[in-house]
Amino acid sequence: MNLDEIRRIRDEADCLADAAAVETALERLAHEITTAIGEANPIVFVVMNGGVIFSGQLLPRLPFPLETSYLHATRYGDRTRGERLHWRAEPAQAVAGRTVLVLDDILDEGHTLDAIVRHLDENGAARVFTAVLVDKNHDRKARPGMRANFTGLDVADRFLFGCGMDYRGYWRNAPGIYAVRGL
Ligand SMILES: O=P(O)(O)OC[C@H]1O[C@H](OP(=O)(O)OP(=O)(O)O)[C@H](O)[C@@H]1O
Ligand SMILES: Nc1nc2[nH]cnc2c(=O)[nH]1
Repeated sequence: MNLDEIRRIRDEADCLADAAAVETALERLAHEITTAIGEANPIVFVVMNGGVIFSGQLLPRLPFPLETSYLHATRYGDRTRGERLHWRAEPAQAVAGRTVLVLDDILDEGHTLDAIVRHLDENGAARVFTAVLVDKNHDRKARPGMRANFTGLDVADRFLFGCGMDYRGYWRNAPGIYAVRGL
């Protein structure tokens, strides 16, 4: 990978939400989630890799007992278009009868979250809630009008990086939501 190109992508990107806007969204999400499932003894699944930054920032804001785990389903890899979903790690923790919260960075077309929710339902979860940091505005959702139960920010239909989202494997660490110039 050409690091000059990677640096140029960051320098030329459009900032759609800065770190302060992300913090504000996280505070609101934490409040909404606490109200909804604060008494439910949930198990929280982080969707690797993209969900890791979002989860790392959100979980310490949730002031109630919860268990954490992870799963890995991917359909983009290093590409900017989604393909068939691959399970790299199915949930290892039993979910039967449990309230489950799934945390991911983005709901784009929604195929990833749809498959994850289906998998958890099939394994007997009592209730499955989803939370995403960003939802992309377009009409290509897996189901018309599809939304997560909790959404941090609604953003333009661009190719995004930052806060867990990568550009060719890089810039998950960028502290806001950025759109690649021209994409
Ligand atoms: O709503 P969709 O169109 O299905 O896309 C959303 C998914 O795409 C990204 O994952 P990716 O496949 O890039 O895997 P990664 O997080 O491991 O990079 C992101 O983290 C979501 O999980
Ligand atoms: N990095 C990144 N991953 C995605 N997965 C689905 N949409 C996106 C996006 O805009 N950026």
